Amino acid sequence: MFDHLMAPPPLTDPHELKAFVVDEGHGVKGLAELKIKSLPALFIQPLEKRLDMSKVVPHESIPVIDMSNSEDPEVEQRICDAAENWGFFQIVNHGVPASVLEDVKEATRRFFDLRADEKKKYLFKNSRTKNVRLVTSFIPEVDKVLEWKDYLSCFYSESLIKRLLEVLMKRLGISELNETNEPILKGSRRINLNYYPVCPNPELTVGVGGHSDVSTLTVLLQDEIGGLYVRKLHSENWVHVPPIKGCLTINIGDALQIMSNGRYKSIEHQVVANGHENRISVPIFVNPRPSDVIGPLRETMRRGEKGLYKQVLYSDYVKHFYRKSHNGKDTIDFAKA
Ligand SMILES: O=C(O)CCC(=O)C(=O)O
Ligand SMILES: [Fe+2]
Repeated sequence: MFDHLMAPPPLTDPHELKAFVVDEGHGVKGLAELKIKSLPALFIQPLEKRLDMSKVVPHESIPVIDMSNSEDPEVEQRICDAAENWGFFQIVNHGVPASVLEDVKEATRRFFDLRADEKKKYLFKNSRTKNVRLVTSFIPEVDKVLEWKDYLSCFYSESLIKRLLEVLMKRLGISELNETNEPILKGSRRINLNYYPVCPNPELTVGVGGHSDVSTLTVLLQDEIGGLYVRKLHSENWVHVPPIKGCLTINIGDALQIMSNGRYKSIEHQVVANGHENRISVPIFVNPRPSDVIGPLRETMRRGEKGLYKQVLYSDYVKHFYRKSHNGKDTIDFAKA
């Protein structure tokens, strides 16, 4: 909540506004709570960065897979088909208790409900452990126009992730996770707590601009509000990922697209801003370790298949992602052979 003993923030000067939002712990949540009537120019995205609603295909949706019997070859087949054809799917009966998922969402709300001077302690410049950081937009130092989102990012750690990777590897001809391939697939994990406050002009901005994740896999928990859109493979159209109670959304990231030599798809996705409700989401990014060199896995190359990607140091790949604002699917060009 904005402390009324303090002077109100200047909404007209973009530098002071950015300082209020980005550097003082208020975030876009603090700005939204001032009940501003219109969106400051700092957040107004060029048309091509906003979601074109005429491109949303409302009758389509990503697969929902019941994991209650994850050993069933039919379930395995659905997971791999979804990874090849959609790059995105939701899972139910995944074994993570609903109460745990509710607790995570509640903890996210509690964190963002802290006062700005408390949250400020988690800004990168103040954070005692550099493993935790509070950020507004994506990379506020680089983004010319800010995205309408605050997030707390923490490195973390999962039998569910291991099982999904085992299934996906099997189709690529890798029969087991071992000491060599397991750390490359899932050696480092990061969890983000995302907060998207009510926005005065949601149609003028984005919560998260179009991008693909740099992860191997992402496991996403979202609340009941909705707003995540996924690009349909080989198309200009977008599909909404509806919130389903108890569901986790899984998506393939660039690292797995590269390691599977393009067989599994890291799909572009974006989040719209919302004019009526606050939204939270909690993605866990399962990643290679920064020191890993990734490229198409030998076993994944079918006979005579050409490698579409070169070997890249994963930390270089991630650095490349964080050097620029969200810009669709172009990060992966960095690894093209
Ligand atoms: O909020 C969401 O639903 C997705 C967020 C996202 O795509 C990301 O943090 O990479
Ligand atoms: Fe993402």
